[in-house]
Parts: sequence; C-alpha cells; structure tokens
Amino acid sequence: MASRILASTTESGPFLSLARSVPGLAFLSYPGCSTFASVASSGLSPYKPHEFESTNIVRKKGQDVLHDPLVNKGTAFGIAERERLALRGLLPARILSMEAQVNRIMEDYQYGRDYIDPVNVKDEGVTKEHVRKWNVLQQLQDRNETLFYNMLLNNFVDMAPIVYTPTVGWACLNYHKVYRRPRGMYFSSEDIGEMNAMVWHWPENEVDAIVVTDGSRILGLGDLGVNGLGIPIGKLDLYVAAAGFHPTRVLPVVIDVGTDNEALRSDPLYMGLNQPRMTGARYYEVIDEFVRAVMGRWPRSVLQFEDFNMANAHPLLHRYRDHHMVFNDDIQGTAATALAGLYGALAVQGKPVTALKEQRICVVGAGSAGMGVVQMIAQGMRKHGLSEEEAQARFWINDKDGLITSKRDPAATMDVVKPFARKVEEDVEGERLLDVVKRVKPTVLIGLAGVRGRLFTSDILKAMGETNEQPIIFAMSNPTSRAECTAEEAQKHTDGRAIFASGSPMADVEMNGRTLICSQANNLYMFPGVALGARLGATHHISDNMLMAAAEAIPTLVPKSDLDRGCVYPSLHRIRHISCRVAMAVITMAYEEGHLHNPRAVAALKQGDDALEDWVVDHQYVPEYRTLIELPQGVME
Ligand SMILES: NC(=O)C1=CN([C@@H]2O[C@H](COP(=O)(O)OP(=O)(O)OC[C@H]3O[C@@H](n4cnc5c(N)ncnc54)[C@H](O)[C@@H]3O)[C@@H](O)[C@H]2O)C=CC1
Ligand SMILES: CC(=O)C(=O)O
Ligand SMILES: [Mg+2]
Repeated sequence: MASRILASTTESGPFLSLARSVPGLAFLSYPGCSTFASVASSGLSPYKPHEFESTNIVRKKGQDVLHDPLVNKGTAFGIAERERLALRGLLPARILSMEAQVNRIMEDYQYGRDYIDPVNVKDEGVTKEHVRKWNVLQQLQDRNETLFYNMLLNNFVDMAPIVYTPTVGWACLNYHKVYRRPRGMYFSSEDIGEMNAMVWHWPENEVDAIVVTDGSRILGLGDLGVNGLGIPIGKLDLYVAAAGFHPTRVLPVVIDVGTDNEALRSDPLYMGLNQPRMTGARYYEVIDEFVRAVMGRWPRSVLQFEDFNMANAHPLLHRYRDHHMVFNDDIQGTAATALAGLYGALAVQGKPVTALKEQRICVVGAGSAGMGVVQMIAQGMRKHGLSEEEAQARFWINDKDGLITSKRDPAATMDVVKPFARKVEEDVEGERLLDVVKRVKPTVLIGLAGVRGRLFTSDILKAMGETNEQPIIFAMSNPTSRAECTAEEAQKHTDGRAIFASGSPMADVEMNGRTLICSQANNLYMFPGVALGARLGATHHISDNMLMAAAEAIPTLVPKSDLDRGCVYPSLHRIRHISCRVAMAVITMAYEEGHLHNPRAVAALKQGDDALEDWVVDHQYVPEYRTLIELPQGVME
C-alpha cells in the first residue's frame, strides 16, 4: 500500500509537480484515483501522462451513480450503461442527448421559471407564486427530506396546494422542462421480461406504499405520459406528511406504455417512449409483470393505482384487488371522500345520516371517479334501508353526451354505469344538464367531469338555488382550471346558500358580511389513512366496507362550531389526526371482516379506541432530526 497519499480534485499545476517529485506518493484524483494508488504501491513511477486522462470506469451502482455529480449523466446514460450500472428503472426510458439537456437548462438559465409559459400557468389556476414556492420545496426535498417533511407537516394547509393539487398539475404539464433529477421508479413496455430484476435496483429493502400511474388521465389534464409521475410523487408526499409513512419506505412509480399526447411525444425534452399508447392484451401484460415484480419484492406493501384512464381503471382494480393490498384512489378514495362530504353536508343542514336516502343526486361525469362516487353513495343508501333498485333510482348521471338513460347504446356504456341509467318512458336520453336540473330538482349536484369551461353555469346554479334551501354543490374536478364552478360562482348564484366544496382548494367567499366556507372535497382525506390502516393492520386486501368505514369516520371529526359555519369536512390543520382516525376505521373493519392479520393490531384494538389510537400514532413517522452516530453511553448528543 502507498504510505503517503495526496488527494485532489484537480490534476494541474503544483499538485502535479509535487506528485512527480515525491517518491512513493500516491496521487488521488477523481475519477480513476485507484489506478494511481496501485501504481504508487507497486513501486513504479507514479506519473504516466496518459493516466491523468480519467479512466471513466465507475465502480458505483444505481442511485449512487445518479447522485454523484462527477459521473452522473442523467437521462443521457445509454442502454449498455443503464444495464451495467443498475440504472434501469431509475431513469425515464428515452435517452436524451447532452444537447437536449443543455437546452433544458439554458432556458432556465436565461429566463428562470418564467420561460414556462406564464399563460399556461395562469390557465391552470396556478399563480407564479405557486410556481416559486413549488421550486423552493422541490429543491429542499432533494437536499433534506426531514426538513422538507417537517415544514410540510407543520404548514400543511399552506403547502399542500404546492406539492399537491393544483400546483402538481402544472408540474406534470411541465415535468419535461422542470425535471432535474429522477425520483421514484420508471418501468416501460420496453422492460417486459426485466422487471423482476429491475425492482432490485431500488435501494430500499422495505417499501410500505407504492403509488403507480400510467399517466393516461392526469387530474383533468388528460394523457401526460411519463410526465404523470408528478402525481405519485405528490400523493406520496402526503402519505408521509399526512399519514406518517416513512419517507424511505414509499415508492412513486410511472409505467410508460407510450402516450397519445403527440405534442408531448414530439417535444425534444420529453422523456418517455416515442410511441402511441399501448392497449389490449399487451398493455395488461406490462401491468401484470409490474405488479408481480413489486409485490414479489415488497409483498407487504400497499399498492395505490392513480390516474389511470376510464378504460383501464376498473378492470385493473378488479384484476388485483383480491390478491394484494391494492386500491384505486380515483374510484375508491374519491368515493369515500364524497360520501363523507355528503354526510358532513347533511349535518350542516341539521339532518341525520339517514337523510342520505332521501337525496336526489345529479352527477356530472360518468368516469372512474364519478361512478366510484355513485356506487359508494348507493351503498350508503342501502345501508340506510333502500333496496338496490330504490338506491339506483336516486341518481341522474350525465356524461359528455348528456343524461344517461336505458336508451343509450349498451356498447357505448360502461358496465358500472348501466344499472344507474335512468329507466324512463319519455325520451330524455342525452338531456342537457340544465334541463335535467330544472326537471329533476336535485338536492345534490356533483361534478367529476374534468373538463375546461365551467360546466355548472349560472343558470344551473340558480336552478339549484331556486329549489333548495341549502343546495349541496361539489365541484370536484381537478386542478382548479377544471372545476365545474368556483366557490364564488356557487354562492353568487344561490344567494350565499350553497353548501360548497371543490376538489382543489379555493378561498372562502365573503358575502354580505358573512364568510361562506369552501370545503375541499379531495381524496387526500382518504388515501393516506386508508393505506396506513391497511399496512399497519396487514389486511391482505382493501375492501369496500373498509372504505365505507373510513367515509363514516370523517364527519364525526367535524366539531359543531365548524358545522355551524358550513364546514363539510374536518380542518386540514388536523390532517395527521384525520389520517389516524381513518386508519383506525380501516383496522376495525378489517377485524370485523376477519382480515386483520397483524396480531399487534388485534391486541391494540382489543384494548379499546384510545389504545388503538396510541398504537397507530406510535407508528407514524415524525420528521425530526435524530442522531446518526452511535454515542458512547452517557454522552449526550
Ligand atoms: N376531488 C377529488 O378527490 C378527485 C377528483 N377527480 C377529478 O375528476 C375528474 C374526472 O376524473 P375521472 O373520472 O377519473 O375521469 P374519466 O376520464 O374517467 O371520466 C370523465 C367523465 O366525464 C365525462 N365528461 C367529459 N366531458 C363532459 C361534459 N362536457 N359534460 C359532462 N360530462 C363530461 C366523460 O364522458 C366521462 O364520463 C378529473 O378532473 C379528476 O381530477 C378525480 C379523482 C379524485
Ligand atoms: C385528486 C385526484 O386523485 C385526482 O384529481 O385525480
Ligand atoms: Mg387521481
């Protein structure tokens, strides 16, 4: 071994002379330093000019390569390097040239975040202030996750709209421009046959929660391909902050099967496969292999499906839900959230939960979210005594072609919709929303269509106000640009009598000296706690009854004083507590259904609510600094 070592990151000037003049001195420069050390120790001259050309050979693997600025090439790593350096799965599929990478950074260098189309920013209901804050938090997350989560948890109401909707929508639209380093895993249809090996490139042996998207329906923004990864990242930020999952044990994933978004595909900065979206059996083959691979390595993990398009969302849920702890947030999380909100709204009206079965409910949007909501509310109505047919008859469902009736072509109607199609004598198939509202006089109007242009027009809102003392109006589409109406519009056209909630946060409305509350009807009330309950309880799967129990838990957390102000949901200031209660509801229902497989959860449950709550809280990650070194006994940190 060399007895004396000189280390430097530069190879010039005085260092080189010194290296040459001292016999036996090993000169360490990066990379390729080991060559010098061994040359020196062998007794040969330490200096051979060509050896100062770095050897380029990297001994690291996986994330250690990506996180080493001296060797990292990011999306420019070629296929062979990705293979040999265990990078497959850690980078998006498309290989970018250095020139493309330069262009991405140059735009930022020249114009800052302003180059990211300010019109687009405004259009999405996101301000420049949102973008600035997103940037600050994203950089912090890359530097220091403990600090990031400490801030997010302690400023949840202020910061959730930055890491989550609506700003996350903007981040997804611009992901190919704002991308700086990878986060999470990337699988693609090119990886068929390789996924079982690729999952081992992820450095963590323990993963408790995975959120996966195929980017096909990102919020109401459509097909964004791999740009959609922003959503699993944002959701898992909330898993950590809101529910207390450990940040090293959550895994965001995007599955790249191409995109039908041609503008994105042809953008030189886009990082996904340059192919149309894959469909049919081959698509399911990709997803099956992915599920097998992640569940093979992390069998105790919860797997949340997020923002899959309508054609695949239901089939995928049913494909896996009996075999793994799988749930679809858009179908089930949204459904439980909407039901919880309806119970909350009834409480605001001073009515009992049983009044659910008296509601006439008009739903706009018959996709994953809309039909999930309809099914769960119907299940709630059945619980309160209605037959299946009676419950179905309390819904009027509208899609892009208007009111759905039994006259609709069955081939063009999803199976989940058919039982709710109006069974009518008169021909009202395709009736316009305004006419439906005027004719039916619904007590509840729910929007989950996800389209631009306010679907709840002033006439529709006025009609709701004319027939209801306190109309219940939930404009649940995200992000803000896709909401069916604003809180202000809802209140203005109903003389301030609406019980209103929106999917993305909106400000309360000041009217005639009163503050009219805008609640946030978003599945963030559900998914962190549902996953926490399932993971802690080892529930094997996630049943509809568990989600129903979670939905019923939420309204009990709204204090009377908040109900009097018109709040439909508990305050997000208490998100940890809310997620804990949701987790407890899931655990309790799992026990009743015989699916609570963690004996410690069973033991806590049997000691009563307080003990169960303490047990759940004990398992929640707290973002505080802990010492990272072993200290001798008696030595304080
Ligand atoms: N607040 C929340 O927690 C959640 C909100 N959402 C939002 O719901 C929206 C829809 O999501 P998915 O159901 O998954 O989408 P989807 O694509 O599965 O369904 C959209 C539905 O809207 C209908 N539609 C389209 N244009 C319409 C129009 N002009 N009038 C009436 N209906 C129309 C379509 O026919 C389809 O039935 C998105 O904006 C999404 O962000 C989804 C999940 C949770
Ligand atoms: C909130 C959510 O999951 C969505 O808008 O898709
Ligand atoms: Mg979603």
